[in-house]
This record gives sequence, C-alpha cells and structure tokens, in this order.
Amino acid sequence: MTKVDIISGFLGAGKTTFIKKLINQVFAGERLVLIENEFGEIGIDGGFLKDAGVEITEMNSGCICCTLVGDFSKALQKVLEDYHPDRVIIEPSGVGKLSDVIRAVESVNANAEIAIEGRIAVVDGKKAKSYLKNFGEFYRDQIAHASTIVISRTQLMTDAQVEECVRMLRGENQDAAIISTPWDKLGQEAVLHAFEKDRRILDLYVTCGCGSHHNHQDDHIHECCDHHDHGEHTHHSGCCDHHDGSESHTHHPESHSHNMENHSHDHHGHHHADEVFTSWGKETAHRYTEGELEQIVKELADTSNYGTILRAKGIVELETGEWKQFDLVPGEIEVREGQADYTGRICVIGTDLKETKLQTLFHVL
Ligand SMILES: Nc1nc2c(ncn2[C@@H]2O[C@H](COP(=O)(O)OP(=O)(O)OP(=O)(O)O)[C@@H](O)[C@H]2O)c(=O)[nH]1
Repeated sequence: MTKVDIISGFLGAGKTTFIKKLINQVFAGERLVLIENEFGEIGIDGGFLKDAGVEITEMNSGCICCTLVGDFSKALQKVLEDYHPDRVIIEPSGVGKLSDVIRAVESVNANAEIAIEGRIAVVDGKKAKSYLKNFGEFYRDQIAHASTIVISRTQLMTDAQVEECVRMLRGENQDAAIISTPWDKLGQEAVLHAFEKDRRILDLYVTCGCGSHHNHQDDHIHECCDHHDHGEHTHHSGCCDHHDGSESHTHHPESHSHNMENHSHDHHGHHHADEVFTSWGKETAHRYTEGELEQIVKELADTSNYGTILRAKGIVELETGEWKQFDLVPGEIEVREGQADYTGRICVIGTDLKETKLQTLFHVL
C-alpha cells in the first residue's frame, strides 16, 4: 500500500518549504516520490530535492485537477509501477482545487493500492483574509477539504493576528487540525500528531500576558473544544468559535495589494484556474547584474505596471557567473544564492499580466 499526501496551498503559501520540512523531518527513510504541478509552463522548484534521493515528476502548464487530469492519472500510475514508493507526495499548483485533486487521486485508486493519508492546506497567515475575499472559489476549496491546515509565516504575525486567522479558518473548516506554530519551532512529533488526529488543534503558539511567544510543544496539544486553564496563559485557539464566515464572504474590493480584484463573485461557480489566473514564463540565457535583478524584482513588487502579480519566482545567472534565485509574493521579496542550472528560468503568475512589459523588464524579448 502506497500512502499519498496532498500538500495544497495558494500561490506562494509555502508548500515547497513545508514539503522540504516533511521530507527531512517526518518522512526521512521512506521511499518517496514527489509529483509537482506548476500552473506556469516553466518549472522552477524541480531541482530542490534531487540530491536527497527523492524521485520528482514535474507536470507543468496547467492543473492536475482540470486540464492535466488525464496526464496526472497516467503519471501517478507510472510512478507506482516504476518505483513502488512508500509514499507519494503531491504538490498541486497554487490555484488547483484540493477537492478536484482528491477526486483525481481517487479515480486512480480504483486500480491501485494507494491510500490518501494527508489532505493538507498550507495557508499564508498574513494573506488569508484578503485571499479568501478575492480568490474565494479556489482558496476556500483548499481550506474546506483539508484534514490539516498549516499556517505559514506566523512568526511574522502578532498573537492577535494568529488568533484571528485561526478563527477565520475554523469558520471554513470545523474539523481540520490547524497548526499555527512558527515552522522553525515545529517539531516532528507535533506534525505527526496533526497528521494522525482528525479533530485537533495544535495550540503551540500560546498567547501570554507578557506578549512573547512560547513554545509549549510537549504539553500544549489540545483536543478541539477543550478549554484549559494554564495560569496566566490565555488560550484562544478559536476551535469552538464557529465563525459564520460573513466577513470572508463580503465582496469588497481588495485594499491590501495593488489592484487586486475580487474574483470570488461566484462562490459556487466552477471556474478553471486558467479562466481567472494567467502565467508568463521564459527560459533565458540573459546574465543580469546583481543590482539589475534586485531592481527588477522590486519593480514587480512595488508597482502595478505589470498586472496584478500574485507570485513570481525564478533562477537566473549573474554577469559574474553566480546564480541567483528570487521569490516574490505580495509584500515579500527574496533574492538569494542559487545553484547553477542549465538555463535561467522565470515564472510570473497573476491576473491581467502585461506580457510585453514583462519581457522588456526581464530583457527576454
Ligand atoms: N518568512 C517566511 N517565509 C516563508 C515561509 N513559508 C514560505 N516562505 C517563503 O515564501 C516563498 C514561497 O515559498 P514556497 O515554499 O516556494 O511556496 P509555494 O507554496 O511552494 O509556492 P508556489 O511556487 O506558488 O507553489 C519563499 O521565498 C519562502 O522562503 C514562512 O513560514 N516564513
């Protein structure tokens, strides 16, 4: 029997980062295959685990839950036959619907010895509220169908923000385990616990009167709806706070990022991702100066000249021969050392992208 874990999450939520953590800490020693699906036509993440001996199947240019569903079924079957893995980890594209991915896996299940173990949604805690408003059809589906919701970037949030986020997520999914512990403090035991238990909240991120964050990993794992009194610690896990979701169902245009439009007019509609989101991707041999690359990424982040950019990432060569990897989600950019690759690759995903302007910006005419 091969176990299958689906690690969903919106664009830039932290799926790949969380998968690395799982592979290093939780699934170490297992024979693993990762099926990675990028909405854009240029795969960027594929190389990251080759050294760790993980087999990687990349599927680009669409979603395995809709346009690539037939290909996905064949790919999963092939992986099972070729490698007989202990576990297959599926990373759907950020704009894939978790319910559709589950259905796609189940359709293979009829002929194969597999069992879905984890249905994970990684949620960027800082953006959950606005994304739920603006991209509700896709976002809500991932949250609602998850058995475990993992909140990323909680170390960048205040306790009150974390609590509000947990409450909001609980309003969308009454049953999932919700992990809100900052990932650098999240231990193997805690992750396993969340995966194994159906209805738990890992309230490791404790709000104290002193306002600092405490890691109570060993002794603060609570059953949902279990209200504990821990002296001066107040626990607002939000698990019993059955929010009516009214706030996240409102249709006000986005105020958080430049020109983010409301794409959730039809919560019950069935849009394919490519009806709402577009991607632009290029391979390039262009060698950038470090300053030029930083300027490009900054320009993408700070202006709306190139459309509404929800995610950009890439790996490119510098004039010096060094390679740099960049990541952008609204409000956050990162440029870091990268490993030399066969060519530079750039991928931008968003709405209303201005392709010609992007080509000019990246010098890839
Ligand atoms: N500070 C911080 N950064 C994070 C965290 N999670 C992810 N990131 C950063 O956010 C960016 C996106 O993370 P990924 O793991 O690539 O996200 P993803 O969901 O796989 O993104 P897609 O490529 O859209 O599928 C990277 O620059 C990460 O380093 C987190 O918990 N804290």
